[in-house]
Amino acid sequence: MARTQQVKIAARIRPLIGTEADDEGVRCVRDEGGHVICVNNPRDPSQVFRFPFTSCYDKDSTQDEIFANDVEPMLDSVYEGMTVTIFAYGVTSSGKTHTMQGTKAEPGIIPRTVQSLFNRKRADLPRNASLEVSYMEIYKDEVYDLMVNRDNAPKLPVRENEHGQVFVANLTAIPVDTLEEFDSLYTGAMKRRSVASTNFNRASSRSHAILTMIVKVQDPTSNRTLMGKLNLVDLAGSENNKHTGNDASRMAESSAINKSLSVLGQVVHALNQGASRIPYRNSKLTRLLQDALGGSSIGLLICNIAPAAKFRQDTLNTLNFAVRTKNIENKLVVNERAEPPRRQAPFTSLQPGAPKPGPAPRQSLIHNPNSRVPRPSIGNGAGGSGIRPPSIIGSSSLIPPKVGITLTEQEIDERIAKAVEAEVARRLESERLKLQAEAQAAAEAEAERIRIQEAKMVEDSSPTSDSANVQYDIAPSCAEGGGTGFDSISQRSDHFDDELRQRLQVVEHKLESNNEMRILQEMSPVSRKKQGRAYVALARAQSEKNNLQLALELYRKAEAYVPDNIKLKERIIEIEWAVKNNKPFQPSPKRAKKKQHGSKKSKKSSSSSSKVPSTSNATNIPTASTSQDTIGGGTNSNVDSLDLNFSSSKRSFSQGGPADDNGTMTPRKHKRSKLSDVGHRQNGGGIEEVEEDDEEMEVLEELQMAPVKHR
Ligand SMILES: Nc1ncnc2c1ncn2[C@@H]1O[C@H](COP(=O)(O)OP(=O)(O)OP(=O)(O)O)[C@@H](O)[C@H]1O
Repeated sequence: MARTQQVKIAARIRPLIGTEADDEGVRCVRDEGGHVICVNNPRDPSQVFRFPFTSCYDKDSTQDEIFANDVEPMLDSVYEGMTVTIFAYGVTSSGKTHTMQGTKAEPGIIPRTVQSLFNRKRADLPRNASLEVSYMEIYKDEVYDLMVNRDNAPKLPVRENEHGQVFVANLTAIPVDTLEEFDSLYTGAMKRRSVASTNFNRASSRSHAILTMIVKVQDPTSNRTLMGKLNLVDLAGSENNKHTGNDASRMAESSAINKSLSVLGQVVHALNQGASRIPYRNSKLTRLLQDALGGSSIGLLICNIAPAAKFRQDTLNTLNFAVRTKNIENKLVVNERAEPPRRQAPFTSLQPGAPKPGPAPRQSLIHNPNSRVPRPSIGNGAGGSGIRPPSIIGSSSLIPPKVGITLTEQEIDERIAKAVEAEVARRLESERLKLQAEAQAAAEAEAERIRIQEAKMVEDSSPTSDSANVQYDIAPSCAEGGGTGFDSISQRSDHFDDELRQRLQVVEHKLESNNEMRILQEMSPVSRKKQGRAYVALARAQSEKNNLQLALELYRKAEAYVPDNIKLKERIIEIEWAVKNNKPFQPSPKRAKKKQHGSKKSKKSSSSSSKVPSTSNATNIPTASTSQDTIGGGTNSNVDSLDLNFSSSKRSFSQGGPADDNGTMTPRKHKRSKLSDVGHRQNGGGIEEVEEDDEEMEVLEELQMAPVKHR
């Protein structure tokens, strides 16, 4: 049976750079439970969030430490035929490239790993290991081969064969025999990666880069070939375009980066929800990382953290993502064949006993003059160093051999895409029907059981008997005063036995998550925002009743629809903290609605207001204002004050009344009240209401959905 293993998480804090000030708001500590990263709440430094991980590295840590502790122990598995994926994640300039690639003076994980693989190869001569390298980047959601000259490099298609294995067609894999050969190839490839200068990083990676080492180990005694793979992924960093100073072209890159990272977040969310449809296909990045997230790969996620205060919210988002990722379990598989090795794509895994791969790539793919197959001399003079010609990675097993019909690459792609879409739709539908049938059968069985029980009770009971007065309670809807509209079967009766109730809950949960994920995929960005707001309003209603667990669930649901809403993430972290520490939580008062004043507030002033730091709303906050407080608050009220068409969840809030009945709430100033009275105007001693659609505009800005590209 396949061994399962959770994705390992390491966190690394980089040193402060340039003029960054140290407020010691991010620390790496060790307690009896292990390593913990502690982060001060940016809006209330007295509140500390703790994130436990497998390993944490502070700003003084060395490249060697992280390699020796976390990476090297995984390399044995590659030689045992497994797939290992290591990826660096974090906001722009947090040190991902430094960790993965490093510098000449401080080489990072990639050079150290390759060196170690060669050392093992030498030490394992009897088993005749061979190494191949491929290197690609995903730039604006297109895959490019970094091993070939970029001038006329085509976009490479991502395909899936009939075994569900994802691969990049026509990607070159170059056999390497020595470290020098690798260095030569890698140096050339690195220069081809898309890099540009931004406000935060002089050499900011504008693409996700994936270096794959394929290790084939032939065991002459057993006549088996083990196919290990190591994927080293340097992700591009998430960026807040308000701060990066990006021009139009950088913005386009940035939106592609943010979108793919947002899909990565959705994939992790869906895996955690146990959804039966995981949105891997929504970006090339997640398609290619499929094996590492919920697949058959051993995974290590390195969270890179920039310690300066200006990155504090990004740090919390990164760590929050990491906490969710560590719950993902992969089913490890040894990739082996009982025949001489053939080329295999990165990110694919051959299941033991799986049918043999399809026919070898067609001649036209290998010799296509347009496919930029490097000659032995490619790679910055690598040919001169005796590097063998590369192989083309990719399986054409989906393509039936055709006699007498010539199809163009595009036609082949279209046919494959259609076939795959149809297959996916078919599988989804059959899964949906299966789940529906399971739920129905369970409900019918339960109804029958209750009917028999009732009949028996009627039979057995006297008119005064207690059992004759049994009532079947209908559990209240999940979110009172709004409700999600989902009264689960298992909630509807108290008379299910525990086992059946549990099974029903699992089935219902699957159905619900599956439906939600599917609905989410089909929604327009505007509808997603609306749905997100609806959940936020329900969540707020629950948090006001101190149903924090339920509020948390609803906020998390909202997050699936607006995964990039930073304020929402903050709210989730705060409530998680309150739930975990059994503390009360008091949401901030809703912001006063605004009344029209002839001219609308300019968009500029609206967006500048959203840059203003916000205050905390935790109940244990001292009432003295911090410097941030005096600038303005509103983050939380912004999250919660989304106007909804849910009459049941609409509530009236006292205008500008910041303190609650118990006086525990920090006096807060809505940010716009400080912005030269842009939003609130004094009128006869009171704050006037301003036009609502103006607020709606601000809310839309604040929801900050990553722009969705329509192709
Ligand atoms: N551990 C470290 N020690 C010393 N310098 C570091 C460390 N981590 C990062 N740096 C420096 O910080 C700067 C930003 O790092 P890097 O380019 O690796 O960030 P990144 O996360 O890859 O950014 P982007 O997403 O924009 O590509 C670089 O100048 C790098 O040399």
